[in-house]
Amino acid sequence: MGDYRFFHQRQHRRLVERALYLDREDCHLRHLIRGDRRMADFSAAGGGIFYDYSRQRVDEATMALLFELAEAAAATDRFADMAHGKKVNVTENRAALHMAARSFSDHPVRVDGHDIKPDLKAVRNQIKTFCDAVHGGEITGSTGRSFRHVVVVGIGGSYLGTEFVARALEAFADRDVSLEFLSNVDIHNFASIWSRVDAERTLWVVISKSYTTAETMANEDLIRRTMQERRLDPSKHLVTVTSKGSPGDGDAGRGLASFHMFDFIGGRYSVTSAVGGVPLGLYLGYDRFERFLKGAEAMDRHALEAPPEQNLPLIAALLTVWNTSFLGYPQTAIIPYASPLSRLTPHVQQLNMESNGKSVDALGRPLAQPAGTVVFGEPGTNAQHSFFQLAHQGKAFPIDFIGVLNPQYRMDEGAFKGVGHQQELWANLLAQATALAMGQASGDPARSFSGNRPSSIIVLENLDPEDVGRLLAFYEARTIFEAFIWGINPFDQFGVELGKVTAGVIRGEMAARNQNPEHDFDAVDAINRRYLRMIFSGRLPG
Ligand SMILES: O=P(O)(O)OC[C@H]1O[C@H](O)[C@H](O)[C@@H](O)[C@@H]1O
Repeated sequence: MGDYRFFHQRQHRRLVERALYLDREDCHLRHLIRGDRRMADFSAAGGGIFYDYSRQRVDEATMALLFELAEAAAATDRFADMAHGKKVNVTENRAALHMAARSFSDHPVRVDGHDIKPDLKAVRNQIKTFCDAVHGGEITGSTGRSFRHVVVVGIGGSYLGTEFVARALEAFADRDVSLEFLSNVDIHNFASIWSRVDAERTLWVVISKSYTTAETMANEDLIRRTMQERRLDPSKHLVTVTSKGSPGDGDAGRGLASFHMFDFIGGRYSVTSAVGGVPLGLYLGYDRFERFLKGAEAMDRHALEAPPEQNLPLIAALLTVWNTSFLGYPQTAIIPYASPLSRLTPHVQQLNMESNGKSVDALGRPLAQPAGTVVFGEPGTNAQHSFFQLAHQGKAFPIDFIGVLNPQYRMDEGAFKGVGHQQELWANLLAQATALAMGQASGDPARSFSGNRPSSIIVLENLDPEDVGRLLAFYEARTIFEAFIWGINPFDQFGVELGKVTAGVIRGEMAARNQNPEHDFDAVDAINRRYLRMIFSGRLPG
């Protein structure tokens, strides 16, 4: 194993000095972005995406230092190690091979001597055959009627990526199949879906790598009971996507089929595996799912092969580290000017924050400061009319703007104020990035804008299945590069465990009270005891 030290001392010291230097008034963005070459020098294209970072608070010397940092951290070597099956998830002794799930080459990738590529291909073929049979009406529900509704039952990585892609590609959903997501254990989630679907024509796709996740198990149980009450055989209305050997594996009476996901693909990196494949294949058609995979594969190749100075996810990762650890911005926003991308941010929230929200390096040594950044966002222009006041005049945060050149729908937009809708959208995107960077002086303090607020623009040519795959793989690779530069392991998530264990104690107290009305919640602290009394009485105290 290599050296996972957080921030190689020499680069670290020089970057701290550089950050102080860039705080000077003559390094304000309004000066940095002056000049015809700024955009040419601070942008790159690759993997089918254009990435413009000309409005980030960097100059050439800073970028040179950042590339040195990436080299000192051996970020690209570690990325290649990951692609070749090395067990980069050091705390769990696992490989991280989500990229193999969308690799169409015959090049073998071995884990413990076993080539995993044929296993992944076999699952893709199984998905294709199943989707074709559902669309062709050969596989039906228990009353013989074809499926019209697909409901994903899963949470976290077994849900968010698929929801992002499904919403992004809704314009392509022509298979007469609706797609819903039952993630939360909140009864409102189930009840509202149940009220919308025709149970006889509904296929539940239960997705859980572990098949022990409390929310998913509770929902699966509720589905089985509710379907039985409707005199429908649940096993004819359900498939599972899960790990080999999990409690949900095998079609032994549990459902129509089981599709495997593998322990070398983490939940938040799993949308290009069967996790996304089964629901997206049913919703969009398998061919479109494969186009999405090919877009992701193109970005993977770019991330693996492009030199650092041209490597989009690596540059973006260096800018995250720069903004977070040197300029001190604790948050970052993602603002897509394309409403089909409205669920990108929730997906990247899990992908990035669950991967990189860490306080120790990959060898367990405390970091000088916690890693990770708070990700939030909404589509533009909606975001402008909600929280952009703070972006312009409150606490500054870096922004990824995302623009699409050709929208999914072509229609006569007319010309309101001389422009069509798509042009109006772009006018707003460009205006926001400009205003945030430049600012504006005013004699009235309430009306003055300090500017110097960094942003990048990611441009997609279209919003086809391939483009969505590219964007997904860009954010995955960026997240992993960030982690390798910070020296952390992005593939474990022990931070989510304590809450689950604590919920188990509280659940136990509730179950005890359900059994025995005299039980008074002795196993919990005084605050939680008061809440439990409130919940069981249904009344506010006092
Ligand atoms: O797929 P599952 O085993 O049901 O896990 C679902 C999710 O739950 C956990 O709490 C993890 O934090 C996530 O990384 C995971 O994606």
